[in-house]
Amino acid sequence: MTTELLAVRGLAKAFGLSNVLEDVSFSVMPGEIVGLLGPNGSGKSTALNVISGFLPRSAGTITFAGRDISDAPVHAITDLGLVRTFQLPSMPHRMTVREVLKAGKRDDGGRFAPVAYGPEIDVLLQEFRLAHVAGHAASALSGGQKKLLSVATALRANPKLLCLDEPTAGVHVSLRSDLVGVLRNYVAQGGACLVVEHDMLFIRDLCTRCIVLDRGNIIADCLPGELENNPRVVEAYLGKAIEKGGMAQ
Ligand SMILES: Nc1ncnc2c1ncn2[C@@H]1O[C@H](COP(=O)(O)OP(=O)(O)OP(=O)(O)O)[C@@H](O)[C@H]1O
Repeated sequence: MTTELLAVRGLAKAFGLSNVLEDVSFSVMPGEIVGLLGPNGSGKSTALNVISGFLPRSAGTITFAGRDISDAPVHAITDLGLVRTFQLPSMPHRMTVREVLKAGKRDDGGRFAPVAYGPEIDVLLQEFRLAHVAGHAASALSGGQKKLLSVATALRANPKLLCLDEPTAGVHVSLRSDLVGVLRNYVAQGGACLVVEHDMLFIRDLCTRCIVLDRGNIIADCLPGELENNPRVVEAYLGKAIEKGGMAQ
């Protein structure tokens, strides 16, 4: 029997009197690419923030790679192999794109180290169409390029679980199918992915399973192709029919 890579049980998060996550339970198995979907404000980023240790939980437990990480600090969670990106990545001024990628490396012990391991920098620069800006200050990239660099850097860390927060936002549509290919390749080599995203075409192409949040609760856990026939999902998206890519906000 395969063991869960990530297991979230009864997760709750409140900001003051506002219950943003109420009772959230789900798992990610090795080799899965799970989409975490839902309308704006449904709690997707908050869930990622709590799972990755950037916010404390109010209740519930989180287990990753067989370890209880419910109260673990970010660096310990990262060292276990759970690496995440952000909705609005910020990049350093005094590092080039190549240097940022170089710094993102983990060695076998799980510690970050600028050593050769996992995908090569030049391969990533090509795959993410960043080769022509490899020598530029990372802070000078466009918003979409920063997003791509953040995903490439996270991949370079060779994580067991890659958590992505809206990886296609700001990224040109022509690059989205490339991104699907890169992420599938990473998962085929032993990774797993949890991805918050609004672009339904991207989700359909990429994900093996989808979890839908609405007002802090899971309302669906199904195959991507089952979303548009799920009445609770359709209702959560303001009752609109889910057309091609139409569930995006
Ligand atoms: N630090 C915070 N303090 C107070 N409220 C917060 C905080 N962070 C998030 N929230 C609230 O939690 C709710 C869920 O926010 P969250 O960013 O998780 O939603 P989301 O599903 O990721 O939305 P979107 O798709 O728009 O990015 C929102 O109402 C938001 O205002």
